[in-house]
Amino acid sequence: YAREEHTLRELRIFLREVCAKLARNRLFFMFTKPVDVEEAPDYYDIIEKPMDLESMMTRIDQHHYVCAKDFLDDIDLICRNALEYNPDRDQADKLIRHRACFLRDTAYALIKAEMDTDFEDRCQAISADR
Ligand SMILES: O=C(C1CCC1)N1C[C@@H]2C[C@H]3C[C@@H](O)[C@@H](O)[C@]2(C1)O3
Repeated sequence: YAREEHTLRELRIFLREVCAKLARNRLFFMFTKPVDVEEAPDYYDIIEKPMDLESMMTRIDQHHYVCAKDFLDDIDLICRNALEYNPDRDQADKLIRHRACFLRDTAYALIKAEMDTDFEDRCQAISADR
């Protein structure tokens, strides 16, 4: 229905703003683009479902996300991938893991602060209906 399409258009506008805000934060630079296989040759053997913020921006435009929970599932994926590929006790891995958790917590906090729960409920109802 037109009403549902209007709701989903509003969701996409909101998610683009959240995604852009995260990608602008210099603390999250390491999550903005796919991992460079030249830098980490085994990355795509170890990580089954790579994800990054630029790819998420593309997925918004492809109408991949029908509710904020779908978007946060991909944020969780970015975080999980980082924790799995960078598990060591050295400072570099520890920094990556800390930033990954900070990205996840920041995304959840942004959406909780900026999104009406009834709007998300309406989006999830559309999602269930499709
Ligand atoms: O996991 C990641 C990104 C950080 C969060 C996503 N990478 C895997 C490589 C290991 C480590 C050092 C560099 O080799 C650099 O290429 C990466 C990128 O960081």
